[in-house]
Amino acid sequence: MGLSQRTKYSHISMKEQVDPKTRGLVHVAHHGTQGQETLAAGAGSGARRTTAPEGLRAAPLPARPREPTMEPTEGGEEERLVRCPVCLRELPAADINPHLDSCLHADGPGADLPSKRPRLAGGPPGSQAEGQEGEARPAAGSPVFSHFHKGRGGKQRSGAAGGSSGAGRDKAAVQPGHGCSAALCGESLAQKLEGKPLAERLRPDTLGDYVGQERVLGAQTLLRSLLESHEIPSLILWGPPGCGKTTLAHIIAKSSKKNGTRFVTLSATSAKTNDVRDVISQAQNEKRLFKRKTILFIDEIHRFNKSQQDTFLPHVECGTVTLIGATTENPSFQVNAALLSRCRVIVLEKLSVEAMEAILMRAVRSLGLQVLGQGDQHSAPATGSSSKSSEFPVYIEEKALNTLAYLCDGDARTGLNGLQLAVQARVAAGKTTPLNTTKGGSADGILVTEEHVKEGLQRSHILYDRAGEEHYNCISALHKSMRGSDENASLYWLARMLEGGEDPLYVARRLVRFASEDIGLADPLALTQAVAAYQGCHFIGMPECEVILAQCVVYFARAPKSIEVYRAYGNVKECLRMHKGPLPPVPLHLRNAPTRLMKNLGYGKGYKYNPMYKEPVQQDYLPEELKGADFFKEREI
Ligand SMILES: Nc1ncnc2c1ncn2[C@@H]1O[C@H](COP(=O)(O)OP(=O)(O)OP(=O)(O)O)[C@@H](O)[C@H]1O
Ligand SMILES: [Zn+2]
Repeated sequence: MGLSQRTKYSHISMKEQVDPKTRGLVHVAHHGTQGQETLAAGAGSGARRTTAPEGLRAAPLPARPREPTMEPTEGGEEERLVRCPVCLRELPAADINPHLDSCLHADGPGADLPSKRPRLAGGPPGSQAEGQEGEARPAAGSPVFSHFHKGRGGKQRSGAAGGSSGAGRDKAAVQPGHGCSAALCGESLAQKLEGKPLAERLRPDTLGDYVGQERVLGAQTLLRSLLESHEIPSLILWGPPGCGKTTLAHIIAKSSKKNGTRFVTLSATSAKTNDVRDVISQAQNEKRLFKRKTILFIDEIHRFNKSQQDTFLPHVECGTVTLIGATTENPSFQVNAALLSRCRVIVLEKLSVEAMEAILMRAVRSLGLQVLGQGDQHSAPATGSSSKSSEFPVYIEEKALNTLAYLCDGDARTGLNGLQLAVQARVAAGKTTPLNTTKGGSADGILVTEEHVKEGLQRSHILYDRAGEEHYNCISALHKSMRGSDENASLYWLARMLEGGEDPLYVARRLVRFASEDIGLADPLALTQAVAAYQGCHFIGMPECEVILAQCVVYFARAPKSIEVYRAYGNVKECLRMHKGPLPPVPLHLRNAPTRLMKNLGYGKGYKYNPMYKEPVQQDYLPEELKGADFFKEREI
């Protein structure tokens, strides 16, 4: 996702992942750990505001001491540096043999996928990014939520392929410690909630835990059989934020490691052309010397410009690298056509409500929370906080989970982050509530309700893709609502765009157009309003300018409408388009005659200067052949 396109997150730069002279990450890979904390850092930029709590922000990259490339020795063999043919790292000649052994059996530099920082809002890239990817937005007004409650339901079928995360909410199965994901096993709730974002910790490792997307990954699908046979073609994974693109790449990485394939990742947001060249030349070495294949994962591939994409082309073509690109943007526009034709495009869908429920239930189990059904009673939370809140069990309303699954709009990261935030906040507050469950038990516990979950979600469910289709859909909906004089709908679509991080000037420009196209001479002041709104937005920017746009939008929704001029002008253009042969000359009497020659040619002859006449002047202004034409007559535009 995007979004100056989205600066959603900034992965560690390729230099740090694969720079042969930097050994830290290779070390991490050798020891089989994910190294994701260290991978998730990056320099912040353009911070505006955020709702991301401290705990959910990625830790800054710890300063890693660089190992010297030359050991301080007394001389001899060790002083000579040689370059490893696999990882291109320079090291003392005496070390090359043991190094080669380990290098060959390692997953390779940068083998692990970069971790992502939590995205608390599915908003457009770069819009209101905190640090490099905060994207958090201000708190939502509750009316927005109420709209989302109507008509729940999802098209997609749910369920994990492996059955470990069914959508059912079997309360009996939800016992602390049960179904605990390995990533979280053996930790206290407080530990589980701290540190790495839940979404990151619960990222599935196997297709069995990968929920939904049956259309492309179901039992009989081509992709699944290719994955099972470890025959990975070059792929472009296209889908909305948080639907599992990176996760799928991660799963492919895991499974392809088994047959020795290297997996290298690059983020198009931070990688430089040199990084790409490094990866390619390493891949060539691997292939030539050790017949090892390389899969190159490029996140946000649409962020590479077309010529950068061209760099891969020959290497994808000749099989040096297998490319897996992830993008939230329609690849037909954003990905180089030649590259596209060499990749299989996999369209991932927004996760359905049921799939989201399955993902959330897995998280609930991992956290050891207990689900409170509709029939279970609870009284108001006791006031005063308990200092030993960590000793109480944590309950979450079933309704809260439904709501969360619904509101996160198919974005699993938003859903999991929302859950984490809500639980974290409740545990921190430490307020307990007396509970009576349908099973007859009564106990004190910490309760997470629907309201808490909504707070946790903030506005993160407002999905808005500033560069993509949503951008055009929403502006079209705004235009049509104003045209239909529906001030409520007009304000709603305006808010959808602005809250989603739309550029206010883009909206303002559309208002200027609307003022003439749809209001026109019915209220000529509308144009002044629009231009003033544009300038106002230009002066003060978001968020202060939102009310300027709101005022203008409501003015326009309420204004009388006239397309008289718009239509007439359309008719004139049509007339010009339909004209056969040379266009008629400008009538001589309408021509100016600044020179004697022109006067002699008859220019301006017979022209009646209107102010000289008391009575209305009879005079033709149109060319002869159009005499009497009326463009203001209603016609199809
Ligand atoms: N299909 C899925 N099954 C289970 N968990 C999922 C699925 N999709 C996403 N998740 C969860 O959501 C988190 C974010 O997903 P992921 O990073 O794969 O999204 P993405 O499609 O790459 O999004 P983006 O476009 O924002 O990069 C994962 O860490 C994982 O916990
Ligand atoms: Zn090496």
